[in-house]
Amino acid sequence: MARDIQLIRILGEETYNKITNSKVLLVGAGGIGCELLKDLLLMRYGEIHVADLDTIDLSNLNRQFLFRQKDIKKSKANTAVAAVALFKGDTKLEPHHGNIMDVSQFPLSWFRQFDIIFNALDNLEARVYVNRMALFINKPLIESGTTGLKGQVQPIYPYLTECFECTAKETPKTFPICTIRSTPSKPIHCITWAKNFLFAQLFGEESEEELNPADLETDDAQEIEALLKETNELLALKKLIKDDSAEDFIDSVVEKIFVEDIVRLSKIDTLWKSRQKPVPLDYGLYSKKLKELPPSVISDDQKIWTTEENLLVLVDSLKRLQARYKSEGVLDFDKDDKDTLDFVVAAANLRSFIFGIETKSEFETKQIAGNIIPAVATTNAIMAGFSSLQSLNVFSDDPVGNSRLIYDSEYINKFVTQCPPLPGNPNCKACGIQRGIITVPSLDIQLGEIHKQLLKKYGYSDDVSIVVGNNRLVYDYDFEDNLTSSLKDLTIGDGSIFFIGDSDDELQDIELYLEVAPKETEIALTDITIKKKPVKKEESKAEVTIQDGDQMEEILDEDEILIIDEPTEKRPLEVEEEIHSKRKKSSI
Ligand SMILES: Nc1ncnc2c1ncn2[C@@H]1O[C@H](COP(=O)(O)OP(=O)(O)OP(=O)(O)O)[C@@H](O)[C@H]1O
Ligand SMILES: [Zn+2]
Repeated sequence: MARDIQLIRILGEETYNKITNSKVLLVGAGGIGCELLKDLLLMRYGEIHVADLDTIDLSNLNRQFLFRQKDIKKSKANTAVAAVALFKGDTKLEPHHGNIMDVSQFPLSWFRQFDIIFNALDNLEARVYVNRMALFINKPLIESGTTGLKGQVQPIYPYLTECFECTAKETPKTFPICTIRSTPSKPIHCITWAKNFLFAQLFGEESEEELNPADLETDDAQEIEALLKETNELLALKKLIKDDSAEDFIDSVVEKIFVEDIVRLSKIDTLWKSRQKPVPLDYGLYSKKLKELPPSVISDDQKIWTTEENLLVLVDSLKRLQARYKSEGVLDFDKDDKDTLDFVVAAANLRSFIFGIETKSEFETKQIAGNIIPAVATTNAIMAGFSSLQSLNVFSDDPVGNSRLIYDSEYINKFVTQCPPLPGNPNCKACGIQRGIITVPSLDIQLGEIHKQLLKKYGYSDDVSIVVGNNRLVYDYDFEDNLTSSLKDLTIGDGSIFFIGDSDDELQDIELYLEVAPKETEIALTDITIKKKPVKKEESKAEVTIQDGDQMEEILDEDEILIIDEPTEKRPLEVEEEIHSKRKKSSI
């Protein structure tokens, strides 16, 4: 094909052949994923598997260009693969509709078939999961992500470069509870209150725990008393949801939340010395006007609603939510669930009105409540392009040496910057320890068998601890009860993760993935070298620790290695920028 002649000219015959013989996995067929699928196809990858758990939504169509109006509600993975059929050439394509973290659909053995994994995901949990899978099977992972105009591509070569978890990721901003519960001053405070407190208390799971006054983050005895009373009354209200008529329920909620609680708060003088006192809602006055309002206001998401309109939406959404709660039980807030969104918008706006804060349209509140930064199609396209280009290095003589982390930003003259991948963080909980696989013939194997093999193969002493999944201790020196139980009886299944720790601290900790392979006759453990002291865990991978200011400049200029000595903390922006500007010498 004419196109391939061009490609061969650019890539060279050898690389081209390697690409056409490679099988890759693309996780996520959303904004970046659609772009990346097109890029990988045009690069002529031999086989591409596309996994995505979601179906197409109207809001995806502006940037996920493989989808059309007629595809709404269809599987993203299946539709994306069908959409590229016309230009797929000889590439074999396989869609998978499912959650990449579902072990039964995607066991580790399934991941092993791929030469490269591409992440085009939108959440930390799935990214961390795929990162771990890549570490277990030691395959390159090209990670990418965008937020508005910002984006990054990170090629990860397990144990040779930083992995996805080597640096802490930014977590959503939180606010002190007393700001949210007593003294809001910004729209976001009221939105957070409506979504995380009021909605969760009324329609969410009932909490077993008593509210601890220390959690309220205030020393004011009067405020603590008011907030405790507020919570207890809300719990009493929640109990009535199922029995009360809609009218009674709505009246009780509005009276309590927007009148009584506010009256109580406004009486705590210490809170209002330098702040404007809240004014309780005149429910009687506004409720009289409700009948005169056109119900169509509920669907106008661009308009800033008046107080009466907010009350109308609140009353209407409470009705809908109460009916749903009666039939479905516990409800979760979802920005795309109109009933829950209406409630949060109206409740937040009424609270804002009471506290003299600016109110927001439903459209704006949706962005804030859903932590949405509008996606930019161009950023996705650029990052997908870099992600596919970075994958070319896998076929080079020096994949790590040739790889680059790519960032783009809004900074003038720094639209796109690059730097070599950094070495792994020795304290990283993902790649700072060794990983392997335990293959067992069946789940009827006793835990004792695995314990025996561990000691034999890796040289641990009896003083070893075995923890499964999240902190479930199944064996240690003083706890041998489970050794004669089968994995099945211990509810340990395919895909369970074993954490093996040496209680004497003589040997490194390791993590092993349990794989059931019925054909095997014996328990098999991956060959991994478990280093002994005096190589301290921290020293085993670190080469340099330091740096700030001039020292960093020197190091960066010399050999471009940087290891931060506080690895669990996010790198400060200035340092991040410093690295990038130093390395910008070769910026694109
Ligand atoms: N655990 C997972 N398994 C498989 N696919 C996943 C998983 N988590 C997220 N995804 C997919 O990753 C893709 C990320 O794409 P993108 O960031 O464009 O998000 P989106 O959900 O399409 O858009 P938006 O969040 O803006 O509505 C989505 O299609 C999503 O379904
Ligand atoms: Zn790591």
